[in-house]
Amino acid sequence: MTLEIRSCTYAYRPWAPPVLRDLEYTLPRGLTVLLGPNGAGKSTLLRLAASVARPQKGTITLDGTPSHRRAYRAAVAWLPQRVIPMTGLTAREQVAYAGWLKGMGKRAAWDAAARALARVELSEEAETKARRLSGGQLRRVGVASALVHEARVLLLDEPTAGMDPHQRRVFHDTLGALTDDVRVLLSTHDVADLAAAADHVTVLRSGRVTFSGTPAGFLAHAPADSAPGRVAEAAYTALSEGQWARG
Ligand SMILES: Nc1ncnc2c1ncn2[C@@H]1O[C@H](COP(=O)(O)OP(=O)(O)OP(=O)(O)O)[C@@H](O)[C@H]1O
Repeated sequence: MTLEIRSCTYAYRPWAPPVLRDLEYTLPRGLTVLLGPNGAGKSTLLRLAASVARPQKGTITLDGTPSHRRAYRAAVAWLPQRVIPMTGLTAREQVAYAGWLKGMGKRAAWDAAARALARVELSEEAETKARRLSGGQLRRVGVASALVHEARVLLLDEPTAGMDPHQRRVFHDTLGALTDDVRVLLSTHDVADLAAAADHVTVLRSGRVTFSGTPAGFLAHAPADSAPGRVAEAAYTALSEGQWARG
């Protein structure tokens, strides 16, 4: 299974400069961590790959199926940067609704929602109204919504933002338990935490991919005199602010 972004250009307004310009990217196998400074275009890239926005130019395909097709949308799951609690719905109803939107039957979505909430340790809050949940709990409802229909590609926008350390561990375990054929693209600012656990690291700056490779290749960009324990951060700084900066 291959998610390919070919020569994609995207601007939020016709008169605004493109956030992504002629982007070429193939999502690698396993877990890819997407790094980059604020405004680099990470959320935009995830929104395009999730088919919630369409590029003005270029193509996005999954095994050749274009991103505007129903089959493409059914195969990918997206966790937005901001999870909106749906008025009147409980946590379980919100997750089940996400499954239904992806084409699951009502009964299957309802059952899958309970399992997805259990994976993020929210079973006890399943019947709580989503708008009464804390920020971190709502984030976990978002993760459950992304997991509910067993997508083949997970696009996760800062999934651990606002989670406490225990919940971050639960989340990482959940990712670790995914089957090998699921590809995950996960944006984060948590450089040290995730760069080491990932199969791949991609760094975006000003809408351009400045690095895409293994964690070892990523860490090799850190200056030799980097303080132990800060190597990932130093590598990130070199790749996002250093010689790659667009003039
Ligand atoms: N809805 C929008 N309308 C207009 N411009 C937008 C919109 N969303 C994002 N942008 C602009 O697009 C650029 C890329 O934003 P994006 O959110 O993709 O970056 P990011 O790498 O995810 O940043 P962050 O790390 O802060 O979440 C920024 O310049 C931002 O101001």
